[in-house]
Amino acid sequence: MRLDIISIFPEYFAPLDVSLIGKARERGTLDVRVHQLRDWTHDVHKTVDDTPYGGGPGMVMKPEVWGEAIDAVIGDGAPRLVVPTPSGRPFTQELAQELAGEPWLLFACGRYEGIDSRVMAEYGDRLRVDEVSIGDYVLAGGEVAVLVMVEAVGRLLPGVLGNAQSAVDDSFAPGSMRNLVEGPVYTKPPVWRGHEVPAVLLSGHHGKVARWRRDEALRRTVRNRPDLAAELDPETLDKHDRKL
Ligand SMILES: COC(=O)COc1cccc(COC(=O)c2cn[nH]c2)c1
Repeated sequence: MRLDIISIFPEYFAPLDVSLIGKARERGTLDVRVHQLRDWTHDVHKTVDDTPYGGGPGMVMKPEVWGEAIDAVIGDGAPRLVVPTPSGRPFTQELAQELAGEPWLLFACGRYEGIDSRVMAEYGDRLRVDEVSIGDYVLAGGEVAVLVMVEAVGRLLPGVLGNAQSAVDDSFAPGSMRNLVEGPVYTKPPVWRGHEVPAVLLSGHHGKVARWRRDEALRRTVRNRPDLAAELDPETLDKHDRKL
């Protein structure tokens, strides 16, 4: 997968040189290219923003600079354009899976009050454009949101996660974990400061372990995420609920 990021703070993406993503880049699974938006300005101050039409506080990012930057980065290619914004569609594990299937992603990091909307309109008929929110809060810019999405997507790419199985068991993963969060996890020692690991996990009985894990996932989902629990089909909920 090729991954381009355009930002006025390219240094935000230094973390992509380490850990899972760093290794994927070394292996060539991921080709990450970070671009400084100001490289496409033509004034001495490298201006990327201006006052908003219609008045109001803050500044808006200029369409000309973004247009030149995106044109330069994509050439005659057609990556999927992802723009983090508080007003976007929710970023979910499902969307992460979808993006992990794309050959080329281009992330545009907005700052200030946002990017002039004509930029998204301009590329809308040529590229798939997704305005995406990572949560209902406002950041100073899109960079941190891109780090979140790149990590969520990158770990789903083949060969990036040590054990492909763990992606299947992820919270929210499609299939058996859909609308469920994961339950508690344990490792050695069997007793720590008087806290014992649940006996079923030491039983070696895989069927019972699987059942216990599902019950715990459901218990935690009902407790922490009633919004997701409401989506569970009643049959699943009912079967487990009697134990909660
Ligand atoms: C069309 O999109 C834009 O103009 C994007 O502009 C901005 C402006 C300010 C901040 C951000 C960063 O995104 C978030 O704050 C965000 C994303 N998810 N949850 C919070 C982006």
